[in-house]
Amino acid sequence: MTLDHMPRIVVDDVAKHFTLRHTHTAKDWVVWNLKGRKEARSDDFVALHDISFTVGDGEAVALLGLNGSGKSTLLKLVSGVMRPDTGKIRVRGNIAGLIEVGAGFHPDLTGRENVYLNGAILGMTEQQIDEKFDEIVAFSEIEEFIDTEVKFYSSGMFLRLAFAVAVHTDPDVFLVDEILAVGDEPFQKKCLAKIRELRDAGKALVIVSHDLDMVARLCSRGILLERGRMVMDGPIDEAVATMRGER
Ligand SMILES: Nc1ncnc2c1ncn2[C@@H]1O[C@H](COP(=O)(O)OP(=O)(O)OP(=O)(O)O)[C@@H](O)[C@H]1O
Repeated sequence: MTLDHMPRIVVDDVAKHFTLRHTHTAKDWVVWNLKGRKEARSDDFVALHDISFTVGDGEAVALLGLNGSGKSTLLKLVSGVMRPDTGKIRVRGNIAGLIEVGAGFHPDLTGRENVYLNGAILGMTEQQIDEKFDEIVAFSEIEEFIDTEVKFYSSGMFLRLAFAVAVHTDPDVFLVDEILAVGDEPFQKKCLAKIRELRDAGKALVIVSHDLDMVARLCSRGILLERGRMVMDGPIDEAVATMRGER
């Protein structure tokens, strides 16, 4: 297989667990000691198991599922901010996107300084950021506030700048977690148009959203998670219908 035909994203038999530590009072602690420390003081919680799928160039895949089903955890594993306990994740090329808005922003720096900081985190050189700077700011439509410290930004302004930087990094893989919700409607439309543009340019997209109408329009494929297990990987219409309980 030539590199061009290899999947962009490979998720191979991945599992992730978390340790849930319970809060205990001093009395609980004494009782626990008196009882001979038999009960576990933390629970092992399996957030994802047996997850395998691939995503190719030009594919837009929606991760669907009820609250707590593991969508955001899976997206974080794909992005590399978290590592799986078992299994493998391989992503070729540059990754960008919006997973935790503002995660790469420093509150005491201005919008302008944060564009440089965030661009660098996403792998751009200073010269590349210089070249794209005006376009990024124009896309965000927050020119007036670009020299204001971002701690004074509203959540929508944060989103605008973070999205603008992310889409201007020329990513091969674009990941989006339920974030467009804080943008106003005109900006959401603009973001969706930009995401479509990336898809049509052959980028691989993975989108987490509860907005089934939006993902039905944007994605071709849906992966449905239920309590950390993949229960479906198929055409988006079927995945959305299953989510809606129509089949
Ligand atoms: N860092 C963590 N430590 C402990 N548990 C976690 C952690 N991150 C996620 N979880 C747990 O893993 C499960 C899956 O969470 P996740 O955020 O991936 O779900 P989700 O499908 O994105 O949910 P939602 O639709 O509500 O955003 C949840 O039960 C959550 O409490």
